[in-house]
Amino acid sequence: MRVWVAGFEPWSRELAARRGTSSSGNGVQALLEFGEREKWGGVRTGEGRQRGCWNAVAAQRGLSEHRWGSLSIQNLRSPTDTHRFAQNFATLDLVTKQLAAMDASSSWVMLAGAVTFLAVVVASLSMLLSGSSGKKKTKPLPPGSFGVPLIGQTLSLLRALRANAGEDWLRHWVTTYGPVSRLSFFGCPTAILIGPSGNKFVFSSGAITPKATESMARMIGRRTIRDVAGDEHRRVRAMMVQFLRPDACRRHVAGMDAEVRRHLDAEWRGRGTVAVMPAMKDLTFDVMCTVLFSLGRDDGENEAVRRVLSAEFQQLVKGISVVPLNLPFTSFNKCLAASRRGRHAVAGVINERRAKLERGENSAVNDVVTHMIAEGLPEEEIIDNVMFLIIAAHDTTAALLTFLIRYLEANREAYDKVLHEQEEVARCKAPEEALSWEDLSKMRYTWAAALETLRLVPPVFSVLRKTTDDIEFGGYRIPKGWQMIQPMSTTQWDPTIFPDPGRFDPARFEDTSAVPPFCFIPFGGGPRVCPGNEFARVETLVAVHYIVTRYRWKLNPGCDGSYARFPLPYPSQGLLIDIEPMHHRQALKQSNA
Ligand code: HEM
Repeated sequence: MRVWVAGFEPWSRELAARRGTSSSGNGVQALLEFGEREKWGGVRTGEGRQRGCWNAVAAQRGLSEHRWGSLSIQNLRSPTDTHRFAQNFATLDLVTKQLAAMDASSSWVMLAGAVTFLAVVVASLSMLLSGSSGKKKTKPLPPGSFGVPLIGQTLSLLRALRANAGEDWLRHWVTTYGPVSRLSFFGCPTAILIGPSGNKFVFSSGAITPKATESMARMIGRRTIRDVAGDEHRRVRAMMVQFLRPDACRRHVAGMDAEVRRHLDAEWRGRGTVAVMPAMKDLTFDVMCTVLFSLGRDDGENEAVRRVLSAEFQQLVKGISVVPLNLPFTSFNKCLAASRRGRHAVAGVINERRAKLERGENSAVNDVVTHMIAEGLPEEEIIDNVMFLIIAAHDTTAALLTFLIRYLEANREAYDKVLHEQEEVARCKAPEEALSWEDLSKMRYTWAAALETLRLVPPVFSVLRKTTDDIEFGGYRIPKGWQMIQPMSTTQWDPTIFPDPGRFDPARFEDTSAVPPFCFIPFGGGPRVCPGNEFARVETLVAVHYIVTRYRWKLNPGCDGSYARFPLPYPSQGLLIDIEPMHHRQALKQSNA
């Protein structure tokens, strides 16, 4: 029997050899590209998925593009396989064109597959329309539209996000379809839930679990904390929380303080203009390396690892929400290459830590990597989780710091209050004395300003989840296997919750207990709520203390202060500010007097 296997991918040849099939090089290669690690997952656990591919290919040859598009949301073999597979449909679309050139003489195998596939599809379609799993389903699907087959609303929403019009796009969508609606995003049927009750439902339902975009999963891995559930999730989360909970953060203050000072001395001192976002990314990256991974600065090897990781993650992060099209010269292809190099560097750190642990030169309490090794987490899982932590821990806080600097520049009253609060703290310190945990507790207004920034520009646009069972919400049925998104800013900009929502007003958060539940969700919620929120708070306060007490700043005239999402918010030109050292101003004041 002949099966279509891409000839030029070594792993495809391997797969072909295992199956005793011949290999024929053609465009299916792109279809099969699940990424370097995925190949082994595919061989070991994903036979159904691979078969799904063949069947799909066969079916494809007998169906029109439109039909194909509508099939993309149906089950192939199992919901999990289909879901992952569906992420590759954009790739399939390209492959479609090449399929036309395939050898028609051996298509009987494909046609047989097509018949099987069609039967599955017809069954799935009728299940989708009438209610799956044989259960009685009375509720309708949410209102909305799946848009153009395959593409759905993916391109239009991504385009809007990149033009900083994502919120408007969503507002329009919600006005049209209401707080519970459906669309198609990255080839998957997706329910959008807006508002506090939707947020509460998503955070508390046992039938909803996190999901990564296909591009994220292929770059970061499929065995992260986000991919595990139940006891396994609690176990991995506990390993991270060990280094993120308040008593741990208390120990991190001195390390963060040293990194912030070092950063300002190296990157800000003597400069007239600074690009804030790149600078804040460097800063939060360094804080994370020092505090969480113990990649100290006193060791040349550690310094080299830092540089590799920093460079690779700058590239990798660009691929989080792109269409996972792995063809030469696509941006996703570059991101995958960066991911491979990043993983290699992390694997090196794991080896070094494991050796030290065995020699008794390191202890599990030292850093999160050694802790995971000591807890017996398999190496691939450690790599995936470290990759995830790097993404989760540094770009988010960098976005918060960047936009806080922006809002303080534009809001004189808030700026004066923050400056006053920070100068009060500085007044009680010796010139080179590091901040303490107690100092941070005096920075209440500064943290309120940070929370207001998170309300206006949440770094994470939406938490992505999927249903693990059929669920009902707001009078609608959301079938098993659907994606769910809950864009944060739609709730956080709701004028009935936050009057005059576009105004920067830290007073809204001076008493956080006054904020109604599930209305302010920049850190997510429920059992998956961000465990790094205290870490982010401490890091933000330490950084703002030194920035505010050492520099004054204003937006560079060449910078308009706008921003776009990729998917994290990124200001145009990285937010260029002109800076002036505080002591310089004070000296000027004195000489003027
Ligand atoms: C301003 C900074 C940050 C923001 C806005 C943020 C936001 C988020 C959000 C929205 C989630 C998903 C929550 C959910 O699914 O309900 C999340 C998860 C997570 N974040 Fe953060 N985060 C920030 C900083 C950090 C930091 C500094 C760390 C680590 C040092 C971190 C580690 C994590 C981890 C490990 C998860 C996964 C939790 C799980 O699935 O159990 N985050 N974060």
